[in-house]
Amino acid sequence: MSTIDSLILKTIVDTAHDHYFIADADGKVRCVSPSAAAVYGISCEELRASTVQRLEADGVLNPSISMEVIRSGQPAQLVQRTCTGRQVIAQAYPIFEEGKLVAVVSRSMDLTDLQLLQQEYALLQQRLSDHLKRSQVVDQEDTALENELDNLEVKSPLMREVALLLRRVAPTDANVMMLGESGVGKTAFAHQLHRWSARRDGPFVDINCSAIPESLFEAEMFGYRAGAFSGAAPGGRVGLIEQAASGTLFLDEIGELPLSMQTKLLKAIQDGRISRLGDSQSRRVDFRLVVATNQNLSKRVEEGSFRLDLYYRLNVIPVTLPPLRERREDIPGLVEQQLKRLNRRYGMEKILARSSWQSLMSQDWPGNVRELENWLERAWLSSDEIINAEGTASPELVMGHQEAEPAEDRTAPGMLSRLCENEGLKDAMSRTERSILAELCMTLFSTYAIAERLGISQPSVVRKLKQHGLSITR
Ligand SMILES: Nc1ncnc2c1ncn2[C@@H]1O[C@H](COP(=O)(O)OP(=O)(O)OP(=O)(O)O)[C@@H](O)[C@H]1O
Repeated sequence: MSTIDSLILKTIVDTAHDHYFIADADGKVRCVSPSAAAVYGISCEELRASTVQRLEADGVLNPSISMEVIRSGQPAQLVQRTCTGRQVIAQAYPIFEEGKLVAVVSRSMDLTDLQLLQQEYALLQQRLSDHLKRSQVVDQEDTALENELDNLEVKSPLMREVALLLRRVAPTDANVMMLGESGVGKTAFAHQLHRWSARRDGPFVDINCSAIPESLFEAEMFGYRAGAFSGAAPGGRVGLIEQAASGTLFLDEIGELPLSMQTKLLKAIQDGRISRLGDSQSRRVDFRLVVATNQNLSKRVEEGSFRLDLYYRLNVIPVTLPPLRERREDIPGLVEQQLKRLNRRYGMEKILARSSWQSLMSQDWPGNVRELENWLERAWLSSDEIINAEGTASPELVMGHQEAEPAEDRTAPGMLSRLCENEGLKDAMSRTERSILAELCMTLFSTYAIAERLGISQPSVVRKLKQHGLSITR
Protein backbone atom coordinates (compact mmCIF):
# COMPACT_ATOMS: atom_id res chain seq x y z
CA MET A 1 0.00 0.00 0.00
CA SER A 2 1.32 3.46 -0.88
CA THR A 3 1.97 6.04 1.84
CA ILE A 4 -0.95 8.08 0.65
CA ASP A 5 -3.30 5.04 0.81
CA SER A 6 -2.12 4.35 4.38
CA LEU A 7 -2.73 7.96 5.35
CA ILE A 8 -6.21 7.91 3.85
CA LEU A 9 -6.99 4.65 5.65
CA LYS A 10 -5.64 5.98 8.95
CA THR A 11 -7.73 9.15 8.67
CA ILE A 12 -10.88 7.13 7.97
CA VAL A 13 -10.24 4.82 10.91
CA ASP A 14 -9.28 7.66 13.28
CA THR A 15 -12.22 9.90 12.49
CA ALA A 16 -15.08 7.45 11.90
CA HIS A 17 -18.02 7.50 14.27
CA ASP A 18 -18.04 3.70 14.39
CA HIS A 19 -15.10 1.78 15.89
CA TYR A 20 -12.86 0.05 13.36
CA PHE A 21 -10.89 -3.08 14.07
CA ILE A 22 -8.67 -4.59 11.37
CA ALA A 23 -6.97 -7.94 11.81
CA ASP A 24 -4.71 -10.10 9.62
CA ALA A 25 -5.89 -13.52 8.48
CA ASP A 26 -3.93 -15.12 11.34
CA GLY A 27 -5.68 -12.90 13.90
CA LYS A 28 -2.92 -10.36 14.54
CA VAL A 29 -4.48 -6.96 15.22
CA ARG A 30 -3.29 -4.53 12.61
CA CYS A 31 -5.19 -1.34 13.29
CA VAL A 32 -7.91 -0.06 15.69
CA SER A 33 -9.83 3.20 16.05
CA PRO A 34 -8.69 5.37 18.98
CA SER A 35 -12.28 5.28 20.31
CA ALA A 36 -12.12 1.46 20.60
CA ALA A 37 -10.11 1.74 23.82
CA ALA A 38 -13.04 3.18 25.77
CA VAL A 39 -15.36 0.49 24.50
CA TYR A 40 -13.06 -2.51 25.01
CA GLY A 41 -11.48 -1.27 28.25
CA ILE A 42 -7.82 -1.64 27.22
CA SER A 43 -5.50 0.78 25.52
CA CYS A 44 -5.12 0.91 21.75
CA GLU A 45 -1.44 -0.04 22.14
CA GLU A 46 -2.39 -3.20 24.03
CA LEU A 47 -5.07 -3.98 21.45
CA ARG A 48 -2.62 -3.50 18.59
CA ALA A 49 -0.01 -5.68 20.29
CA SER A 50 -2.45 -8.56 20.65
CA THR A 51 -4.33 -11.08 18.52
CA VAL A 52 -8.08 -11.61 18.25
CA GLN A 53 -7.59 -15.15 19.65
CA ARG A 54 -5.95 -13.76 22.77
CA LEU A 55 -8.49 -10.94 23.13
CA GLU A 56 -11.31 -13.45 22.91
CA ALA A 57 -9.64 -15.76 25.44
CA ASP A 58 -9.21 -12.81 27.81
CA GLY A 59 -12.88 -11.87 27.44
CA VAL A 60 -12.11 -8.50 25.83
CA LEU A 61 -13.97 -9.52 22.69
CA ASN A 62 -16.96 -11.56 23.66
CA PRO A 63 -17.13 -13.20 21.15
CA SER A 64 -14.60 -12.08 18.52
CA ILE A 65 -16.35 -11.40 15.23
CA SER A 66 -12.99 -11.41 13.38
CA MET A 67 -12.48 -15.01 14.53
CA GLU A 68 -15.90 -15.86 13.20
CA VAL A 69 -14.96 -14.42 9.78
CA ILE A 70 -11.55 -16.10 9.81
CA ARG A 71 -13.30 -19.41 10.45
CA SER A 72 -16.12 -19.00 7.90
CA GLY A 73 -14.61 -16.69 5.27
CA GLN A 74 -18.03 -14.98 5.18
CA PRO A 75 -19.20 -11.54 6.34
CA ALA A 76 -20.77 -11.68 9.80
CA GLN A 77 -22.84 -9.55 12.13
CA LEU A 78 -23.32 -10.04 15.84
CA VAL A 79 -23.95 -8.29 19.11
CA GLN A 80 -20.94 -8.25 21.46
CA ARG A 81 -20.84 -7.55 25.15
CA THR A 82 -17.53 -5.95 26.07
CA CYS A 83 -15.71 -6.20 29.37
CA THR A 84 -16.63 -2.58 30.13
CA GLY A 85 -20.27 -3.71 30.19
CA ARG A 86 -21.11 -2.05 26.91
CA GLN A 87 -23.02 -3.68 24.11
CA VAL A 88 -21.98 -3.16 20.50
CA ILE A 89 -23.27 -4.34 17.13
CA ALA A 90 -20.30 -5.56 15.14
CA GLN A 91 -20.15 -6.27 11.43
CA ALA A 92 -17.06 -7.83 9.84
CA TYR A 93 -15.99 -8.42 6.26
CA PRO A 94 -13.29 -10.73 4.90
CA ILE A 95 -10.71 -9.32 2.47
CA PHE A 96 -9.40 -11.74 -0.12
CA GLU A 97 -6.34 -11.49 -2.33
CA GLU A 98 -6.25 -13.99 -5.16
CA GLY A 99 -8.82 -16.09 -3.38
CA LYS A 100 -6.85 -16.17 -0.11
CA LEU A 101 -8.10 -14.50 3.05
CA VAL A 102 -5.64 -11.75 3.98
CA ALA A 103 -7.47 -9.55 6.45
CA VAL A 104 -10.73 -8.95 8.28
CA VAL A 105 -12.22 -5.48 8.64
CA SER A 106 -14.74 -5.12 11.42
CA ARG A 107 -16.77 -2.17 12.42
CA SER A 108 -18.79 -1.81 15.56
CA MET A 109 -21.30 0.61 16.92
CA ASP A 110 -21.95 1.18 20.59
CA LEU A 111 -25.57 0.40 21.41
CA THR A 112 -25.37 0.96 25.11
CA ASP A 113 -26.57 4.56 25.22
CA LEU A 114 -29.39 3.85 22.83
CA GLN A 115 -30.43 0.83 24.83
CA LEU A 116 -30.26 2.69 28.11
CA LEU A 117 -32.47 5.34 26.58
CA GLN A 118 -34.91 2.70 25.37
CA GLN A 119 -34.94 0.94 28.73
CA GLU A 120 -35.40 4.22 30.52
CA TYR A 121 -38.21 5.04 28.17
CA ALA A 122 -39.89 1.66 28.59
CA LEU A 123 -39.68 2.18 32.34
CA LEU A 124 -41.18 5.65 32.07
CA GLN A 125 -43.93 4.34 29.80
CA GLN A 126 -44.70 1.60 32.31
CA ARG A 127 -44.70 4.02 35.22
CA LEU A 128 -46.86 6.46 33.35
CA SER A 129 -49.34 3.80 32.40
CA ASP A 130 -49.47 2.44 36.02
CA HIS A 131 -49.86 5.93 37.32
CA LEU A 132 -52.64 6.71 34.87
CA LYS A 133 -54.48 3.56 35.79
CA ARG A 134 -54.32 4.39 39.50
CA SER A 135 -54.78 8.08 39.79
CA GLN A 136 -57.46 10.58 39.04
CA VAL A 137 -55.10 12.13 36.54
CA VAL A 138 -56.69 9.65 34.13
CA ASP A 139 -59.97 11.54 34.19
CA GLN A 140 -58.37 14.95 33.89
CA GLU A 141 -56.00 13.94 31.10
CA ASP A 142 -58.72 12.03 29.32
CA THR A 143 -61.05 14.99 29.31
CA ALA A 144 -58.30 17.22 27.98
CA LEU A 145 -57.52 14.59 25.35
CA GLU A 146 -61.12 14.63 24.14
CA ASN A 147 -60.93 18.37 23.52
CA GLU A 148 -57.66 18.13 21.66
CA LEU A 149 -58.61 15.29 19.35
CA ASP A 150 -61.61 16.71 17.58
CA ASN A 151 -61.34 14.45 14.54
CA LEU A 152 -59.66 11.34 15.91
CA GLU A 153 -61.71 8.73 17.67
CA VAL A 154 -60.12 7.33 20.83
CA LYS A 155 -62.98 5.90 22.90
CA SER A 156 -61.34 2.55 23.60
CA PRO A 157 -58.92 2.29 26.54
CA LEU A 158 -56.29 0.89 24.14
CA MET A 159 -56.41 3.93 21.86
CA ARG A 160 -56.55 6.34 24.80
CA GLU A 161 -53.27 4.83 26.04
CA VAL A 162 -51.75 5.27 22.59
CA ALA A 163 -52.92 8.88 22.38
CA LEU A 164 -51.69 9.71 25.89
CA LEU A 165 -48.31 8.19 25.12
CA LEU A 166 -48.04 10.18 21.89
CA ARG A 167 -48.95 13.38 23.68
CA ARG A 168 -46.31 12.66 26.28
CA VAL A 169 -43.52 12.07 23.79
CA ALA A 170 -44.57 14.83 21.38
CA PRO A 171 -42.53 17.60 23.06
CA THR A 172 -39.34 15.51 22.95
CA ASP A 173 -37.52 15.20 19.65
CA ALA A 174 -37.15 11.42 19.98
CA ASN A 175 -37.66 9.28 16.88
CA VAL A 176 -40.99 7.47 16.96
CA MET A 177 -41.88 4.25 15.17
CA MET A 178 -45.60 3.75 14.52
CA LEU A 179 -46.49 0.08 14.21
CA GLY A 180 -49.73 -1.59 13.23
CA GLU A 181 -51.73 -3.11 10.41
CA SER A 182 -52.64 -1.17 7.31
CA GLY A 183 -55.41 1.37 7.87
CA VAL A 184 -55.22 1.50 11.69
CA GLY A 185 -54.37 5.19 11.71
CA LYS A 186 -50.55 5.33 11.81
CA THR A 187 -50.42 8.33 9.47
CA ALA A 188 -53.33 10.09 11.18
CA PHE A 189 -51.71 9.73 14.62
CA ALA A 190 -48.24 10.65 13.33
CA HIS A 191 -49.84 13.88 12.18
CA GLN A 192 -51.42 14.35 15.60
CA LEU A 193 -47.99 13.82 17.21
CA HIS A 194 -46.69 16.62 15.00
CA ARG A 195 -49.58 18.90 16.03
CA TRP A 196 -48.80 18.25 19.69
CA SER A 197 -45.07 18.93 19.24
CA ALA A 198 -43.25 22.26 19.38
CA ARG A 199 -42.76 21.82 15.63
CA ARG A 200 -46.48 22.18 14.95
CA ASP A 201 -45.95 25.41 12.96
CA GLY A 202 -43.35 23.70 10.78
CA PRO A 203 -44.12 21.34 7.88
CA PHE A 204 -45.30 17.74 8.18
CA VAL A 205 -43.72 15.99 5.21
CA ASP A 206 -45.39 12.67 4.53
CA ILE A 207 -43.39 10.28 2.32
CA ASN A 208 -44.45 6.80 1.33
CA CYS A 209 -41.19 4.92 0.84
CA SER A 210 -42.82 2.28 -1.34
CA ALA A 211 -44.17 4.87 -3.77
CA ILE A 212 -40.81 6.26 -4.91
CA PRO A 213 -38.89 4.14 -7.44
CA GLU A 214 -35.44 3.19 -6.15
CA SER A 215 -33.70 4.99 -9.03
CA LEU A 216 -35.31 8.31 -8.03
CA PHE A 217 -35.03 7.89 -4.30
CA GLU A 218 -31.81 9.72 -3.64
CA ALA A 219 -32.75 12.73 -5.78
CA GLU A 220 -36.22 12.90 -4.21
CA MET A 221 -35.08 12.54 -0.63
CA PHE A 222 -31.82 14.44 -0.66
CA GLY A 223 -32.39 16.82 -3.57
CA TYR A 224 -29.78 17.73 -6.15
CA ARG A 225 -27.71 20.60 -7.43
CA ALA A 226 -28.27 22.20 -10.80
CA GLY A 227 -26.61 20.06 -13.46
CA ALA A 228 -26.12 17.08 -11.10
CA PHE A 229 -27.24 14.68 -13.85
CA SER A 230 -28.72 14.88 -17.32
CA GLY A 231 -32.39 15.77 -17.06
CA ALA A 232 -31.94 17.54 -13.70
CA ALA A 233 -34.09 20.65 -13.22
CA PRO A 234 -32.04 23.74 -14.15
CA GLY A 235 -32.28 25.29 -10.67
CA GLY A 236 -31.58 22.01 -8.83
CA ARG A 237 -34.07 20.70 -6.32
CA VAL A 238 -34.64 20.78 -2.59
CA GLY A 239 -35.10 17.23 -1.33
CA LEU A 240 -37.96 16.02 0.85
CA ILE A 241 -35.73 15.81 3.93
CA GLU A 242 -34.81 19.47 3.61
CA GLN A 243 -38.45 20.33 3.06
CA ALA A 244 -39.12 18.94 6.53
CA ALA A 245 -36.73 21.46 8.13
CA SER A 246 -38.13 22.73 11.47
CA GLY A 247 -40.92 20.19 11.15
CA THR A 248 -41.56 16.46 11.06
CA LEU A 249 -40.42 13.99 8.43
CA PHE A 250 -42.86 11.08 8.28
CA LEU A 251 -41.56 8.02 6.44
CA ASP A 252 -44.41 5.60 5.86
CA GLU A 253 -43.65 1.98 4.84
CA ILE A 254 -40.09 2.39 6.13
CA GLY A 255 -39.51 -1.36 5.59
CA GLU A 256 -39.54 -0.65 1.83
CA LEU A 257 -36.59 1.74 2.03
CA PRO A 258 -33.84 0.41 -0.28
CA LEU A 259 -30.66 -0.71 1.52
CA SER A 260 -28.53 1.99 -0.12
CA MET A 261 -30.96 4.62 1.13
CA GLN A 262 -30.98 3.09 4.61
CA THR A 263 -27.26 3.81 4.85
CA LYS A 264 -27.77 7.40 3.71
CA LEU A 265 -30.70 7.97 6.05
CA LEU A 266 -28.71 6.59 8.98
CA LYS A 267 -25.92 9.03 8.22
CA ALA A 268 -28.36 11.93 7.95
CA ILE A 269 -29.84 11.01 11.35
CA GLN A 270 -26.43 10.62 12.98
CA ASP A 271 -24.91 13.79 11.57
CA GLY A 272 -28.04 15.94 11.31
CA ARG A 273 -26.64 16.93 7.91
CA ILE A 274 -27.34 15.96 4.32
CA SER A 275 -25.68 16.54 0.96
CA ARG A 276 -27.68 17.16 -2.19
CA LEU A 277 -26.73 14.98 -5.15
CA GLY A 278 -23.76 16.52 -6.94
CA ASP A 279 -23.02 18.87 -4.05
CA SER A 280 -19.75 18.55 -2.17
CA GLN A 281 -21.07 20.72 0.69
CA SER A 282 -23.28 19.22 3.36
CA ARG A 283 -25.98 21.26 5.06
CA ARG A 284 -27.58 21.03 8.46
CA VAL A 285 -31.22 19.96 8.58
CA ASP A 286 -33.26 20.03 11.73
CA PHE A 287 -36.16 17.59 11.52
CA ARG A 288 -38.00 15.17 13.77
CA LEU A 289 -38.28 11.70 12.36
CA VAL A 290 -41.40 9.56 12.65
CA VAL A 291 -41.61 6.31 10.71
CA ALA A 292 -44.34 3.75 10.21
CA THR A 293 -44.53 0.16 9.11
CA ASN A 294 -46.98 -2.70 9.01
CA GLN A 295 -44.15 -5.20 8.58
CA ASN A 296 -42.19 -7.09 11.18
CA LEU A 297 -39.03 -5.01 10.91
CA SER A 298 -36.99 -7.08 13.34
CA LYS A 299 -37.58 -10.04 11.01
CA ARG A 300 -36.35 -7.94 8.09
CA VAL A 301 -33.25 -7.20 10.17
CA GLU A 302 -32.69 -10.92 10.72
CA GLU A 303 -33.09 -11.54 6.99
CA GLY A 304 -30.47 -8.87 6.29
CA SER A 305 -32.79 -6.59 4.31
CA PHE A 306 -32.97 -3.91 7.00
CA ARG A 307 -29.96 -2.44 8.78
CA LEU A 308 -29.82 -3.31 12.44
CA ASP A 309 -28.17 -0.02 13.40
CA LEU A 310 -30.86 1.97 11.59
CA TYR A 311 -33.54 -0.14 13.24
CA TYR A 312 -32.18 0.78 16.67
CA ARG A 313 -32.03 4.45 15.72
CA LEU A 314 -35.63 4.48 14.50
CA ASN A 315 -37.13 2.32 17.18
CA VAL A 316 -36.43 4.68 20.09
CA ILE A 317 -40.11 4.99 20.91
CA PRO A 318 -42.23 2.23 19.41
CA VAL A 319 -45.97 2.95 19.43
CA THR A 320 -48.30 0.14 18.41
CA LEU A 321 -51.78 0.98 17.15
CA PRO A 322 -54.11 -1.96 17.77
CA PRO A 323 -56.30 -3.30 14.95
CA LEU A 324 -59.94 -2.18 14.93
CA ARG A 325 -61.18 -5.68 15.86
CA GLU A 326 -59.39 -5.29 19.21
CA ARG A 327 -61.07 -1.96 19.99
CA ARG A 328 -64.60 -2.25 18.74
CA GLU A 329 -65.66 0.52 21.15
CA ASP A 330 -64.23 2.95 18.57
CA ILE A 331 -66.52 1.74 15.77
CA PRO A 332 -69.68 3.78 16.62
CA GLY A 333 -67.74 7.05 16.86
CA LEU A 334 -65.86 6.34 13.64
CA VAL A 335 -69.10 5.52 11.81
CA GLU A 336 -70.84 8.65 13.10
CA GLN A 337 -67.88 10.81 12.18
CA GLN A 338 -67.71 9.42 8.65
CA LEU A 339 -71.48 9.66 8.23
CA LYS A 340 -71.39 13.34 9.16
CA ARG A 341 -68.56 13.89 6.71
CA LEU A 342 -70.46 12.17 3.89
CA ASN A 343 -73.71 14.02 4.64
CA ARG A 344 -71.79 17.29 4.53
CA ARG A 345 -69.90 16.39 1.38
CA TYR A 346 -72.94 15.23 -0.60
CA GLY A 347 -75.46 17.63 0.97
CA MET A 348 -77.98 15.03 2.21
CA GLU A 349 -78.93 13.76 5.66
CA LYS A 350 -78.76 9.97 5.57
CA ILE A 351 -78.89 7.79 8.65
CA LEU A 352 -77.78 4.28 9.42
CA ALA A 353 -80.47 1.63 9.95
CA ARG A 354 -80.55 0.57 13.56
CA SER A 355 -80.37 -3.07 12.54
CA SER A 356 -76.99 -2.44 10.87
CA TRP A 357 -75.09 -1.76 14.07
CA GLN A 358 -74.78 -5.35 15.18
CA SER A 359 -73.35 -6.31 11.84
CA LEU A 360 -70.86 -3.43 11.83
CA MET A 361 -69.75 -4.12 15.38
CA SER A 362 -69.16 -7.81 14.74
CA GLN A 363 -67.05 -7.54 11.57
CA ASP A 364 -63.31 -8.08 11.76
CA TRP A 365 -62.42 -5.19 9.43
CA PRO A 366 -59.07 -6.53 8.22
CA GLY A 367 -58.49 -3.18 6.45
CA ASN A 368 -59.25 -1.43 9.76
CA VAL A 369 -60.49 2.18 9.89
CA ARG A 370 -59.81 2.75 6.19
CA GLU A 371 -61.96 -0.23 5.26
CA LEU A 372 -64.77 0.89 7.57
CA GLU A 373 -64.69 4.39 6.06
CA ASN A 374 -64.72 3.04 2.51
CA TRP A 375 -67.49 0.61 3.24
CA LEU A 376 -69.62 3.43 4.63
CA GLU A 377 -68.98 5.62 1.61
CA ARG A 378 -70.00 2.83 -0.78
CA ALA A 379 -73.06 2.13 1.36
CA TRP A 380 -73.94 5.83 1.51
CA LEU A 381 -73.72 6.21 -2.25
CA SER A 382 -75.83 3.17 -3.00
CA SER A 383 -78.61 3.69 -0.47
CA ASP A 384 -81.66 5.93 -0.01
CA GLU A 385 -82.09 7.93 3.20
CA ILE A 386 -81.55 4.89 5.38
CA ILE A 387 -78.26 3.05 5.02
CA ASN A 388 -78.58 -0.64 5.54
CA ALA A 389 -75.57 -2.85 6.21
CA GLU A 390 -77.38 -5.92 4.87
CA GLY A 391 -78.13 -4.47 1.48
CA THR A 392 -74.78 -2.88 0.70
CA ALA A 393 -72.30 -5.16 2.29
CA SER A 394 -68.53 -5.04 1.85
CA PRO A 395 -66.89 -8.39 1.00
CA GLU A 396 -66.42 -9.01 4.71
CA LEU A 397 -70.05 -8.27 5.45
CA VAL A 398 -71.17 -10.64 2.70
CA MET A 399 -69.08 -13.31 4.39
CA GLY A 400 -70.83 -12.51 7.65
CA HIS A 401 -74.20 -13.29 6.13
CA GLN A 402 -73.32 -16.34 4.16
CA GLU A 403 -74.83 -18.85 6.53
CA ALA A 404 -78.25 -17.29 6.13
CA GLU A 405 -78.33 -17.67 2.35
CA PRO A 406 -77.87 -20.77 0.25
CA ALA A 407 -74.77 -20.30 -1.88
CA GLU A 408 -76.57 -21.01 -5.18
CA ASP A 409 -78.92 -18.08 -4.64
CA ARG A 410 -76.08 -15.64 -4.70
CA THR A 411 -74.38 -17.10 -7.78
CA ALA A 412 -74.97 -14.84 -10.76
CA PRO A 413 -76.02 -16.87 -13.81
CA GLY A 414 -73.41 -17.24 -16.53
CA MET A 415 -70.45 -16.50 -14.26
CA LEU A 416 -68.74 -19.74 -15.29
CA SER A 417 -68.93 -18.77 -18.94
CA ARG A 418 -66.76 -15.74 -18.13
CA LEU A 419 -63.81 -17.99 -17.40
CA CYS A 420 -61.43 -18.32 -20.36
CA GLU A 421 -60.67 -21.81 -21.58
CA ASN A 422 -58.43 -23.71 -19.15
CA GLU A 423 -58.40 -20.70 -16.86
CA GLY A 424 -58.26 -21.40 -13.14
CA LEU A 425 -59.75 -19.29 -10.37
CA LYS A 426 -56.46 -17.64 -9.52
CA ASP A 427 -55.84 -16.49 -13.09
CA ALA A 428 -59.42 -15.33 -13.48
CA MET A 429 -59.14 -13.26 -10.33
CA SER A 430 -55.85 -11.80 -11.41
CA ARG A 431 -57.36 -10.90 -14.82
CA THR A 432 -60.33 -9.25 -13.11
CA GLU A 433 -58.02 -7.36 -10.76
CA ARG A 434 -55.99 -6.15 -13.73
CA SER A 435 -59.08 -4.95 -15.64
CA ILE A 436 -60.36 -3.03 -12.62
CA LEU A 437 -56.98 -1.41 -12.01
CA ALA A 438 -56.52 -0.59 -15.70
CA GLU A 439 -59.88 1.16 -15.73
CA LEU A 440 -59.07 3.11 -12.58
CA CYS A 441 -55.69 4.10 -14.02
CA MET A 442 -57.57 5.82 -16.81
CA THR A 443 -60.12 7.52 -14.60
CA LEU A 444 -58.29 8.50 -11.40
CA PHE A 445 -55.29 10.76 -10.95
CA SER A 446 -53.23 9.04 -8.26
CA THR A 447 -52.48 5.78 -6.54
CA TYR A 448 -53.95 7.34 -3.40
CA ALA A 449 -57.27 7.89 -5.16
CA ILE A 450 -57.26 4.29 -6.42
CA ALA A 451 -56.46 3.03 -2.93
CA GLU A 452 -59.29 5.10 -1.51
CA ARG A 453 -61.69 3.80 -4.16
CA LEU A 454 -60.77 0.15 -3.63
CA GLY A 455 -60.47 0.27 0.14
CA ILE A 456 -56.90 -0.99 0.15
CA SER A 457 -53.66 0.71 1.12
CA GLN A 458 -51.79 2.91 -1.33
CA PRO A 459 -48.64 0.73 -1.12
CA SER A 460 -50.77 -2.26 -2.12
CA VAL A 461 -51.96 -0.30 -5.15
CA VAL A 462 -48.37 0.58 -6.08
CA ARG A 463 -47.36 -3.08 -5.74
CA LYS A 464 -50.32 -4.31 -7.77
CA LEU A 465 -49.79 -1.77 -10.56
CA LYS A 466 -46.17 -2.83 -10.76
CA GLN A 467 -47.15 -6.50 -10.79
CA HIS A 468 -49.64 -5.95 -13.66
CA GLY A 469 -47.32 -3.56 -15.54
CA LEU A 470 -49.82 -0.71 -15.29
CA SER A 471 -49.44 3.00 -14.62
CA ILE A 472 -51.70 5.98 -14.20
CA THR A 473 -52.56 7.48 -17.55
CA ARG A 474 -54.68 10.48 -16.58
N1 LIG B 1 -58.93 7.02 15.40
C1 LIG B 1 -59.32 7.51 14.22
N2 LIG B 1 -60.32 8.42 14.17
C2 LIG B 1 -60.75 8.90 12.99
N3 LIG B 1 -60.25 8.55 11.81
C3 LIG B 1 -59.25 7.64 11.80
C4 LIG B 1 -58.73 7.09 13.00
N4 LIG B 1 -57.75 6.21 12.69
C5 LIG B 1 -57.65 6.23 11.36
N5 LIG B 1 -58.54 7.10 10.82
C6 LIG B 1 -58.76 7.34 9.38
O1 LIG B 1 -58.61 6.08 8.72
C7 LIG B 1 -57.96 6.24 7.47
C8 LIG B 1 -56.71 5.38 7.43
O2 LIG B 1 -55.79 5.87 8.40
P1 LIG B 1 -54.21 6.01 8.12
O3 LIG B 1 -53.97 6.36 6.69
O4 LIG B 1 -53.66 6.88 9.16
O5 LIG B 1 -53.80 4.49 8.34
P2 LIG B 1 -52.33 3.85 8.24
O6 LIG B 1 -52.19 2.93 9.41
O7 LIG B 1 -51.32 4.93 8.07
O8 LIG B 1 -52.47 3.00 6.90
P3 LIG B 1 -51.29 2.42 5.91
O9 LIG B 1 -50.48 1.44 6.72
O10 LIG B 1 -52.05 1.73 4.82
O11 LIG B 1 -50.49 3.61 5.45
C9 LIG B 1 -57.68 7.74 7.32
O12 LIG B 1 -58.72 8.32 6.60
C10 LIG B 1 -57.69 8.23 8.77
O13 LIG B 1 -58.03 9.59 8.86
